[in-house]
Amino acid sequence: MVAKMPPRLNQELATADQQPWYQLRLPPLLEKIYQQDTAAHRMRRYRLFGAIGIVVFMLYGLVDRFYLPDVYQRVWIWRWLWLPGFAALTIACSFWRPFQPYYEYSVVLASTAFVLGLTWFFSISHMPTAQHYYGGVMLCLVFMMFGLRIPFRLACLSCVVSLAYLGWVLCSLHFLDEAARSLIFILLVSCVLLGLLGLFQLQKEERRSYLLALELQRDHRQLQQGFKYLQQISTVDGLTGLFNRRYFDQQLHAFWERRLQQQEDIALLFVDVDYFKFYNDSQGHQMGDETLIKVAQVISRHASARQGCAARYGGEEFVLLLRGCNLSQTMALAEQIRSEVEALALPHPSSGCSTVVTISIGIALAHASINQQPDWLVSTADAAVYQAKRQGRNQVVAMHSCQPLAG
Ligand SMILES: Nc1nc2c(ncn2[C@@H]2O[C@H](COP(=O)(O)OP(=O)(O)OP(=O)(O)O)[C@@H](O)[C@H]2O)c(=O)[nH]1
Repeated sequence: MVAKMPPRLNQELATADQQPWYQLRLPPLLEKIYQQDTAAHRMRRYRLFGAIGIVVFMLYGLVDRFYLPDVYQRVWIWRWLWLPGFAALTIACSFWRPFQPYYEYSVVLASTAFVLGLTWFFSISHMPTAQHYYGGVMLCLVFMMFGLRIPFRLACLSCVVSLAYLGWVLCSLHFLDEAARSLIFILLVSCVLLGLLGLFQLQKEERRSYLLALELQRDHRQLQQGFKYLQQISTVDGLTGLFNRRYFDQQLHAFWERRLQQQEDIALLFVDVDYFKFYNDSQGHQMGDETLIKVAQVISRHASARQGCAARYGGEEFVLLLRGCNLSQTMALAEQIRSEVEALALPHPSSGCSTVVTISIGIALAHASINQQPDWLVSTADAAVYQAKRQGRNQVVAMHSCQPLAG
């Protein structure tokens, strides 16, 4: 099966259903892929059925002396050596890579040789018992079509050649009257026609199943992509690319649970852009968006480095959830984020605390032993950022139960 479906293949897949009933081959690219994908399977079938066919053919040699008493000494070498040898050689060659592209032709050649060989056996006999060999010919033809399942076009060619030779042989058999000859010939023609019809149906069905499998694979891939997209838009903020509030809430609970199990501290940084309303008013909303993206990039970088979870909490507010950090490490990180945003030097002429865009950060730290709900972390970090704003903005404040912590 194809790993990724090229657009042309997709188009051909859509039109393949509308092919006329008598057309066996699929559209070009589909047919090529079908042949490639089924080559190994067909090769295995030819080998297995070929080996079984050889054994059965040789087995019938045991009755040659009863039905072809006048010529069985002439035919045994063909029955036991040349024809089986040729077929066995064909099977052996299938393991030789350079020969593999032509392997199908050699299978057809070998199976046709069996039909022609059998016909020749009873053509050289003068015994009326030889007429029973037409049954063997029919068996060979059926085996070729339903056992080996050779390609339909090659099967047609092989049948035409076989029927022509059979017709010629039947006409020259002295021990058969016209009625018997006609009956045998009609039986063989019917066997060929019904066999070819069945073979056509079989190969059509094989292609149809393959198409269905391809369609299923395509639909499955589309569903997976759709699911991935839905998953993404339900967890990621469209503007900044950070996680959204919903995802953050889930992660907060997950971090909280793990904190209890692994007895590790967790910290929450609440980041708020200073005087952002004024920034929007003076620089415009579009610039406001770009600034939010740049601030988010700074936070995201630090989140990735510490395997934290960074999210956009709302408007111009961001959160960064960290685990395994103590207070001084968290304060240092928050200070680094604050100074990196300041260093972006994004002009903010209407800011009340600086000439560039700045942020205020509130920190809440939950010790592994704390007996609170996860929301406590958010409300405490929120209170800390409020404190930072009151103290003049563009700074970091850490809090615990509404009391600023010593850094
Ligand atoms: N450009 C842009 N602006 C947004 C977006 N989301 C929210 N805002 C704006 O962010 C501003 C937030 O204003 P406030 O809540 O008053 O906060 P502030 O002006 O930063 O004041 P302080 O937080 O006290 O410094 C509002 O003007 C919102 O319109 C957004 O996605 N893009």
